[in-house]
Amino acid sequence: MKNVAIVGASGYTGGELLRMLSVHPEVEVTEITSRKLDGQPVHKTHPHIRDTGLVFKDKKPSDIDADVIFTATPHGASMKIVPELLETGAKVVDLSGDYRYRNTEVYEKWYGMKHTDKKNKGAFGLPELYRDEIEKANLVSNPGCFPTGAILSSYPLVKNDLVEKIVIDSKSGVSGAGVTPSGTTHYPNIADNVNPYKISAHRHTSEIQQELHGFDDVKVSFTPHLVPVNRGIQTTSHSFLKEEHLDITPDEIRSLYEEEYGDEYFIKLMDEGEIPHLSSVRGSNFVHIGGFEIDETGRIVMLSCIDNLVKGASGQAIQNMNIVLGLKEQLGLQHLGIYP
Ligand SMILES: NC(=O)C1=CN([C@@H]2O[C@H](COP(=O)(O)OP(=O)(O)OC[C@H]3O[C@@H](n4cnc5c(N)ncnc54)[C@H](OP(=O)(O)O)[C@@H]3O)[C@@H](O)[C@H]2O)C=CC1
Ligand SMILES: CC(=O)N[C@@H](CCC(=O)OP(=O)(O)O)C(=O)O
Repeated sequence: MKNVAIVGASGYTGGELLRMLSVHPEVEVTEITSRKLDGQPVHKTHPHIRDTGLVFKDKKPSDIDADVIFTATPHGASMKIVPELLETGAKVVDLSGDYRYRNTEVYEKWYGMKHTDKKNKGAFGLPELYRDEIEKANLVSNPGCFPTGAILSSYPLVKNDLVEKIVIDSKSGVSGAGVTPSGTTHYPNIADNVNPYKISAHRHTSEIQQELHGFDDVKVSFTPHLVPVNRGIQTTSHSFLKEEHLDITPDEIRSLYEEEYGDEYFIKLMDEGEIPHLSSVRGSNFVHIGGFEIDETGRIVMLSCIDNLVKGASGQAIQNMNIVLGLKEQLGLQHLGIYP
Protein backbone atom coordinates (compact mmCIF):
# COMPACT_ATOMS: atom_id res chain seq x y z
CA MET A 1 0.00 0.00 0.00
CA LYS A 2 1.19 3.52 -0.84
CA ASN A 3 0.26 6.49 1.34
CA VAL A 4 -1.51 9.44 -0.22
CA ALA A 5 -2.04 12.99 1.08
CA ILE A 6 -4.46 15.59 -0.30
CA VAL A 7 -3.67 19.28 0.19
CA GLY A 8 -6.77 21.51 -0.11
CA ALA A 9 -8.99 18.50 0.56
CA SER A 10 -11.95 20.63 1.63
CA GLY A 11 -12.80 21.62 -1.97
CA TYR A 12 -14.77 19.80 -4.65
CA THR A 13 -11.82 18.11 -6.34
CA GLY A 14 -10.48 17.09 -2.91
CA GLY A 15 -13.83 15.48 -2.12
CA GLU A 16 -13.82 13.71 -5.46
CA LEU A 17 -10.29 12.38 -4.86
CA LEU A 18 -11.47 11.02 -1.51
CA ARG A 19 -14.55 9.37 -3.06
CA MET A 20 -12.62 7.62 -5.79
CA LEU A 21 -9.55 6.69 -3.74
CA SER A 22 -11.82 5.05 -1.12
CA VAL A 23 -12.06 2.01 -3.44
CA HIS A 24 -8.52 2.09 -4.84
CA PRO A 25 -6.87 -1.25 -4.07
CA GLU A 26 -3.24 -0.06 -3.91
CA VAL A 27 -3.28 3.27 -2.06
CA GLU A 28 -4.64 4.67 1.16
CA VAL A 29 -5.38 8.32 1.94
CA THR A 30 -3.56 8.98 5.20
CA GLU A 31 -3.51 12.79 5.43
CA ILE A 32 -5.89 15.55 4.34
CA THR A 33 -5.19 19.22 4.82
CA SER A 34 -7.34 22.31 5.14
CA ARG A 35 -6.45 25.67 6.61
CA LYS A 36 -9.94 26.48 7.84
CA LEU A 37 -11.19 23.03 8.93
CA ASP A 38 -8.29 22.01 11.18
CA GLY A 39 -9.45 19.25 13.56
CA GLN A 40 -12.78 18.56 11.82
CA PRO A 41 -13.72 15.05 10.63
CA VAL A 42 -13.98 14.73 6.89
CA HIS A 43 -17.71 13.89 6.75
CA LYS A 44 -18.69 17.28 8.21
CA THR A 45 -17.65 18.77 4.86
CA HIS A 46 -17.92 15.80 2.51
CA PRO A 47 -21.01 14.05 3.92
CA HIS A 48 -20.66 11.08 1.54
CA ILE A 49 -17.18 10.18 2.85
CA ARG A 50 -17.95 8.10 5.98
CA ASP A 51 -16.00 5.80 8.29
CA THR A 52 -12.54 6.79 7.13
CA GLY A 53 -11.36 8.23 10.43
CA LEU A 54 -9.81 11.07 8.42
CA VAL A 55 -9.56 14.48 10.08
CA PHE A 56 -8.51 17.70 8.33
CA LYS A 57 -5.19 19.11 9.54
CA ASP A 58 -3.71 22.53 8.88
CA LYS A 59 -0.19 21.26 8.14
CA LYS A 60 2.96 22.83 6.80
CA PRO A 61 3.85 21.22 3.44
CA SER A 62 7.23 20.06 4.80
CA ASP A 63 5.46 18.08 7.58
CA ILE A 64 3.39 16.01 5.16
CA ASP A 65 4.59 12.44 4.88
CA ALA A 66 3.24 10.49 1.90
CA ASP A 67 4.35 8.68 -1.25
CA VAL A 68 2.03 10.74 -3.45
CA ILE A 69 0.57 14.17 -2.69
CA PHE A 70 -2.29 15.78 -4.60
CA THR A 71 -2.44 19.56 -4.47
CA ALA A 72 -6.12 20.37 -4.99
CA THR A 73 -5.44 24.06 -4.43
CA PRO A 74 -6.08 27.18 -6.54
CA HIS A 75 -3.54 28.48 -9.03
CA GLY A 76 -1.16 30.85 -7.30
CA ALA A 77 -1.38 28.75 -4.10
CA SER A 78 0.02 25.55 -5.64
CA MET A 79 3.31 27.11 -6.74
CA LYS A 80 3.94 28.22 -3.14
CA ILE A 81 3.37 24.69 -1.78
CA VAL A 82 4.68 22.31 -4.45
CA PRO A 83 8.45 23.06 -4.11
CA GLU A 84 8.41 22.08 -0.41
CA LEU A 85 6.30 18.99 -1.11
CA LEU A 86 8.76 17.80 -3.75
CA GLU A 87 11.59 18.22 -1.25
CA THR A 88 9.92 15.63 1.02
CA GLY A 89 10.64 13.10 -1.76
CA ALA A 90 6.96 12.60 -2.58
CA LYS A 91 5.59 12.49 -6.11
CA VAL A 92 3.19 15.39 -6.61
CA VAL A 93 0.13 15.69 -8.83
CA ASP A 94 -1.00 19.33 -8.99
CA LEU A 95 -4.57 20.05 -10.08
CA SER A 96 -4.10 23.79 -10.63
CA GLY A 97 -2.92 25.72 -13.68
CA ASP A 98 0.46 26.59 -12.11
CA TYR A 99 2.64 23.97 -13.81
CA ARG A 100 0.79 23.38 -17.08
CA TYR A 101 2.83 25.74 -19.22
CA ARG A 102 6.08 24.93 -20.96
CA ASN A 103 6.70 28.69 -21.14
CA THR A 104 6.03 30.46 -17.84
CA GLU A 105 5.73 33.80 -19.66
CA VAL A 106 2.52 32.49 -21.22
CA TYR A 107 1.30 31.57 -17.73
CA GLU A 108 2.16 35.02 -16.38
CA LYS A 109 0.33 36.74 -19.23
CA TRP A 110 -2.87 34.68 -18.99
CA TYR A 111 -3.04 34.24 -15.21
CA GLY A 112 -1.96 37.81 -14.50
CA MET A 113 0.58 36.88 -11.81
CA LYS A 114 4.29 36.22 -11.43
CA HIS A 115 5.31 32.58 -11.39
CA THR A 116 7.39 32.09 -8.24
CA ASP A 117 8.65 28.56 -9.01
CA LYS A 118 10.42 28.46 -12.33
CA LYS A 119 12.65 25.61 -11.17
CA ASN A 120 10.15 22.74 -11.08
CA LYS A 121 8.60 21.65 -14.35
CA GLY A 122 5.55 19.43 -14.50
CA ALA A 123 4.81 16.74 -17.07
CA PHE A 124 1.53 17.72 -18.77
CA GLY A 125 -0.82 15.17 -17.26
CA LEU A 126 -2.88 14.12 -20.24
CA PRO A 127 -1.98 10.42 -20.29
CA GLU A 128 -3.43 9.73 -23.73
CA LEU A 129 -0.82 12.14 -25.17
CA TYR A 130 2.05 12.17 -22.67
CA ARG A 131 2.12 8.79 -20.95
CA ASP A 132 5.89 8.30 -21.35
CA GLU A 133 6.75 11.68 -19.79
CA ILE A 134 4.31 11.18 -16.92
CA GLU A 135 5.84 7.79 -16.09
CA LYS A 136 9.19 9.45 -15.31
CA ALA A 137 7.90 12.59 -13.61
CA ASN A 138 8.14 13.65 -9.96
CA LEU A 139 5.64 16.42 -10.65
CA VAL A 140 2.60 15.95 -12.86
CA SER A 141 0.48 18.92 -13.81
CA ASN A 142 -3.10 17.86 -14.30
CA PRO A 143 -4.70 19.62 -17.30
CA GLY A 144 -7.61 22.03 -16.97
CA CYS A 145 -11.14 20.68 -17.23
CA PHE A 146 -12.09 22.50 -20.46
CA PRO A 147 -8.73 21.70 -22.13
CA THR A 148 -9.09 17.96 -21.39
CA GLY A 149 -12.26 17.55 -23.49
CA ALA A 150 -11.24 20.15 -26.06
CA ILE A 151 -7.73 18.80 -26.71
CA LEU A 152 -8.71 15.14 -26.86
CA SER A 153 -11.55 15.78 -29.31
CA SER A 154 -9.39 17.87 -31.68
CA TYR A 155 -5.96 16.30 -31.41
CA PRO A 156 -6.21 13.75 -34.30
CA LEU A 157 -7.24 16.58 -36.65
CA VAL A 158 -4.24 18.77 -35.87
CA LYS A 159 -1.82 15.87 -35.64
CA ASN A 160 -2.75 14.97 -39.21
CA ASP A 161 -2.47 18.60 -40.29
CA LEU A 162 -6.03 18.74 -41.67
CA VAL A 163 -7.40 21.99 -40.28
CA GLU A 164 -6.42 25.65 -40.19
CA LYS A 165 -8.77 26.94 -37.49
CA ILE A 166 -10.72 25.47 -34.56
CA VAL A 167 -13.54 27.25 -32.74
CA ILE A 168 -14.31 25.53 -29.45
CA ASP A 169 -17.58 26.06 -27.62
CA SER A 170 -17.97 24.46 -24.18
CA LYS A 171 -20.75 24.17 -21.61
CA SER A 172 -19.72 23.52 -18.03
CA GLY A 173 -21.51 22.43 -14.88
CA VAL A 174 -21.27 24.75 -11.91
CA SER A 175 -18.97 22.58 -9.75
CA GLY A 176 -16.22 23.73 -12.18
CA ALA A 177 -16.20 27.01 -10.27
CA GLY A 178 -15.16 25.34 -6.99
CA VAL A 179 -16.74 25.23 -3.55
CA THR A 180 -16.85 28.94 -2.71
CA PRO A 181 -20.23 30.53 -3.55
CA SER A 182 -20.29 33.69 -5.68
CA GLY A 183 -22.81 35.91 -7.44
CA THR A 184 -22.17 34.06 -10.67
CA THR A 185 -22.98 30.70 -9.12
CA HIS A 186 -25.98 31.96 -7.10
CA TYR A 187 -28.97 29.67 -7.85
CA PRO A 188 -31.33 32.24 -9.46
CA ASN A 189 -28.56 33.32 -11.83
CA ILE A 190 -27.77 29.76 -12.86
CA ALA A 191 -31.14 27.98 -12.95
CA ASP A 192 -33.08 28.11 -16.26
CA ASN A 193 -30.20 29.94 -17.85
CA VAL A 194 -27.11 29.62 -20.03
CA ASN A 195 -24.32 32.06 -19.14
CA PRO A 196 -21.47 32.64 -21.59
CA TYR A 197 -18.44 34.13 -19.81
CA LYS A 198 -14.91 35.29 -20.64
CA ILE A 199 -16.13 34.93 -24.19
CA SER A 200 -12.91 35.70 -26.05
CA ALA A 201 -10.11 35.40 -23.50
CA HIS A 202 -10.67 32.59 -20.99
CA ARG A 203 -7.30 31.43 -19.62
CA HIS A 204 -7.90 27.88 -20.84
CA THR A 205 -7.60 29.21 -24.40
CA SER A 206 -3.85 29.45 -23.85
CA GLU A 207 -3.61 25.90 -22.51
CA ILE A 208 -5.58 24.48 -25.45
CA GLN A 209 -3.44 26.55 -27.84
CA GLN A 210 -0.25 25.25 -26.22
CA GLU A 211 -1.29 21.67 -27.01
CA LEU A 212 -2.87 22.19 -30.45
CA HIS A 213 -1.17 25.25 -31.91
CA GLY A 214 2.24 23.62 -32.25
CA PHE A 215 0.96 21.68 -35.22
CA ASP A 216 1.36 23.97 -38.21
CA ASP A 217 0.12 27.06 -36.31
CA VAL A 218 -3.53 26.08 -36.26
CA LYS A 219 -5.65 28.97 -34.90
CA VAL A 220 -7.63 28.04 -31.79
CA SER A 221 -10.45 30.05 -30.18
CA PHE A 222 -12.53 29.10 -27.14
CA THR A 223 -15.72 30.29 -25.43
CA PRO A 224 -17.09 28.72 -22.21
CA HIS A 225 -20.69 28.78 -20.92
CA LEU A 226 -22.13 27.92 -17.52
CA VAL A 227 -25.19 25.66 -17.64
CA PRO A 228 -27.49 24.60 -14.80
CA VAL A 229 -26.00 21.18 -14.06
CA ASN A 230 -23.71 20.19 -11.20
CA ARG A 231 -21.15 18.28 -13.22
CA GLY A 232 -19.95 17.81 -16.73
CA ILE A 233 -18.47 19.60 -19.71
CA GLN A 234 -19.96 19.29 -23.18
CA THR A 235 -17.70 20.62 -25.92
CA THR A 236 -18.55 21.29 -29.56
CA SER A 237 -15.52 21.97 -31.75
CA HIS A 238 -15.85 23.50 -35.19
CA SER A 239 -12.70 22.74 -37.18
CA PHE A 240 -12.19 24.26 -40.60
CA LEU A 241 -10.48 22.07 -43.17
CA LYS A 242 -7.50 23.34 -45.09
CA GLU A 243 -8.24 23.95 -48.77
CA GLU A 244 -6.17 20.95 -49.84
CA HIS A 245 -8.14 18.56 -47.58
CA LEU A 246 -11.69 19.58 -48.52
CA ASP A 247 -12.26 16.18 -50.16
CA ILE A 248 -11.70 14.15 -46.96
CA THR A 249 -14.69 12.03 -45.89
CA PRO A 250 -16.28 11.55 -42.45
CA ASP A 251 -15.22 7.88 -42.54
CA GLU A 252 -11.61 8.89 -43.09
CA ILE A 253 -11.84 11.32 -40.14
CA ARG A 254 -13.29 8.57 -37.96
CA SER A 255 -10.44 6.22 -38.96
CA LEU A 256 -7.90 8.76 -37.69
CA TYR A 257 -9.62 8.83 -34.29
CA GLU A 258 -9.78 5.03 -34.20
CA GLU A 259 -6.07 4.87 -34.98
CA GLU A 260 -5.21 7.42 -32.28
CA TYR A 261 -7.53 6.24 -29.51
CA GLY A 262 -8.37 2.63 -30.38
CA ASP A 263 -6.36 1.29 -27.42
CA GLU A 264 -7.31 4.01 -24.96
CA TYR A 265 -9.40 2.60 -22.12
CA PHE A 266 -10.97 5.92 -21.13
CA ILE A 267 -11.86 7.20 -24.61
CA LYS A 268 -15.03 5.94 -26.21
CA LEU A 269 -15.80 6.87 -29.81
CA MET A 270 -19.52 7.13 -30.51
CA ASP A 271 -21.19 5.24 -33.36
CA GLU A 272 -22.21 7.07 -36.53
CA GLY A 273 -24.98 9.56 -35.72
CA GLU A 274 -24.70 8.95 -31.98
CA ILE A 275 -24.43 12.09 -29.84
CA PRO A 276 -22.35 11.97 -26.63
CA HIS A 277 -24.27 13.03 -23.51
CA LEU A 278 -23.14 14.34 -20.13
CA SER A 279 -25.50 11.90 -18.48
CA SER A 280 -23.42 8.99 -19.85
CA VAL A 281 -20.09 10.08 -18.35
CA ARG A 282 -21.16 11.72 -15.08
CA GLY A 283 -19.19 10.31 -12.15
CA SER A 284 -16.78 8.44 -14.46
CA ASN A 285 -13.33 8.95 -15.92
CA PHE A 286 -14.53 8.29 -19.48
CA VAL A 287 -14.46 10.72 -22.39
CA HIS A 288 -17.17 10.24 -25.00
CA ILE A 289 -16.24 11.62 -28.40
CA GLY A 290 -18.65 11.88 -31.32
CA GLY A 291 -19.57 14.05 -34.28
CA PHE A 292 -17.30 13.11 -37.22
CA GLU A 293 -19.53 15.16 -39.54
CA ILE A 294 -18.45 17.61 -42.22
CA ASP A 295 -20.78 20.33 -43.53
CA GLU A 296 -20.86 22.00 -46.96
CA THR A 297 -18.41 24.71 -45.88
CA GLY A 298 -15.71 22.22 -44.90
CA ARG A 299 -16.42 22.49 -41.15
CA ILE A 300 -15.80 19.31 -39.14
CA VAL A 301 -18.10 19.11 -36.12
CA MET A 302 -16.68 17.14 -33.19
CA LEU A 303 -18.37 16.66 -29.81
CA SER A 304 -17.03 15.53 -26.46
CA CYS A 305 -18.37 14.98 -22.96
CA ILE A 306 -16.48 14.55 -19.71
CA ASP A 307 -17.20 14.94 -16.02
CA ASN A 308 -15.24 18.06 -15.04
CA LEU A 309 -14.53 16.69 -11.56
CA VAL A 310 -13.41 13.27 -12.82
CA LYS A 311 -11.63 13.13 -16.21
CA GLY A 312 -11.48 16.95 -15.95
CA ALA A 313 -9.74 16.85 -12.55
CA SER A 314 -9.60 14.18 -9.82
CA GLY A 315 -10.09 11.05 -11.96
CA GLN A 316 -7.38 12.13 -14.35
CA ALA A 317 -5.18 12.98 -11.35
CA ILE A 318 -5.62 9.40 -10.11
CA GLN A 319 -4.90 8.08 -13.62
CA ASN A 320 -1.65 10.09 -13.45
CA MET A 321 -0.87 8.77 -9.98
CA ASN A 322 -1.33 5.21 -11.22
CA ILE A 323 1.14 5.86 -14.05
CA VAL A 324 3.69 7.52 -11.77
CA LEU A 325 3.49 4.59 -9.32
CA GLY A 326 3.81 2.02 -12.11
CA LEU A 327 0.31 0.67 -11.42
CA LYS A 328 -2.32 -0.39 -13.93
CA GLU A 329 -3.68 2.89 -15.28
CA GLN A 330 -7.36 2.02 -14.76
CA LEU A 331 -7.07 1.03 -11.08
CA GLY A 332 -9.88 2.56 -9.02
CA LEU A 333 -11.33 4.24 -12.10
CA GLN A 334 -13.20 1.50 -13.90
CA HIS A 335 -16.72 2.44 -12.82
CA LEU A 336 -19.07 3.67 -15.55
CA GLY A 337 -21.09 6.90 -15.59
CA ILE A 338 -24.22 7.14 -13.47
CA TYR A 339 -26.74 7.31 -16.33
CA PRO A 340 -29.42 8.68 -16.48
N1 LIG B 1 -13.66 22.15 -9.95
C1 LIG B 1 -13.24 21.66 -11.12
O1 LIG B 1 -14.04 21.14 -11.91
C2 LIG B 1 -11.80 21.71 -11.50
C3 LIG B 1 -10.85 22.31 -10.70
N2 LIG B 1 -9.53 22.35 -11.11
C4 LIG B 1 -8.50 22.99 -10.31
O2 LIG B 1 -8.25 22.18 -9.16
C5 LIG B 1 -7.93 23.00 -8.05
C6 LIG B 1 -8.95 22.74 -6.94
O3 LIG B 1 -10.24 23.00 -7.46
P1 LIG B 1 -11.56 22.89 -6.58
O4 LIG B 1 -11.49 21.71 -5.71
O5 LIG B 1 -12.70 23.05 -7.49
O6 LIG B 1 -11.40 24.21 -5.70
P2 LIG B 1 -12.14 24.59 -4.37
O7 LIG B 1 -12.20 26.07 -4.32
O8 LIG B 1 -13.42 23.83 -4.28
O9 LIG B 1 -11.16 24.04 -3.23
C7 LIG B 1 -9.82 24.43 -3.14
C8 LIG B 1 -9.36 24.31 -1.70
O10 LIG B 1 -8.02 24.80 -1.63
C9 LIG B 1 -7.80 25.40 -0.36
N3 LIG B 1 -7.07 26.66 -0.55
C10 LIG B 1 -7.56 27.80 -1.09
N4 LIG B 1 -6.58 28.74 -1.13
C11 LIG B 1 -5.48 28.16 -0.57
C12 LIG B 1 -4.18 28.64 -0.28
N5 LIG B 1 -3.81 29.88 -0.58
N6 LIG B 1 -3.30 27.77 0.30
C13 LIG B 1 -3.67 26.51 0.62
N7 LIG B 1 -4.91 26.02 0.38
C14 LIG B 1 -5.79 26.85 -0.19
C15 LIG B 1 -9.16 25.68 0.25
O11 LIG B 1 -9.23 24.93 1.43
P3 LIG B 1 -9.11 25.57 2.90
O12 LIG B 1 -9.63 26.99 2.81
O13 LIG B 1 -9.99 24.67 3.67
O14 LIG B 1 -7.68 25.47 3.24
C16 LIG B 1 -10.16 25.18 -0.76
O15 LIG B 1 -11.22 24.43 -0.18
C17 LIG B 1 -7.96 24.44 -8.55
O16 LIG B 1 -6.69 24.84 -8.95
C18 LIG B 1 -8.90 24.35 -9.75
O17 LIG B 1 -8.65 25.38 -10.66
C19 LIG B 1 -9.12 21.76 -12.27
C20 LIG B 1 -10.03 21.15 -13.08
C21 LIG B 1 -11.44 21.10 -12.77
C1 LIG C 1 -17.30 26.69 -14.41
C2 LIG C 1 -16.01 27.38 -14.06
O1 LIG C 1 -16.02 28.45 -13.46
N1 LIG C 1 -14.89 26.78 -14.42
C3 LIG C 1 -13.59 27.32 -14.18
C4 LIG C 1 -12.54 26.44 -14.77
C5 LIG C 1 -12.27 25.27 -13.97
C6 LIG C 1 -10.86 25.23 -13.43
O2 LIG C 1 -10.76 24.91 -12.30
O3 LIG C 1 -9.81 25.55 -14.18
P1 LIG C 1 -8.25 25.65 -13.71
O4 LIG C 1 -7.87 24.33 -13.17
O5 LIG C 1 -7.48 25.97 -14.91
O6 LIG C 1 -8.16 26.73 -12.70
C7 LIG C 1 -13.37 28.65 -14.86
O7 LIG C 1 -13.93 28.89 -15.91
O8 LIG C 1 -12.51 29.39 -14.37
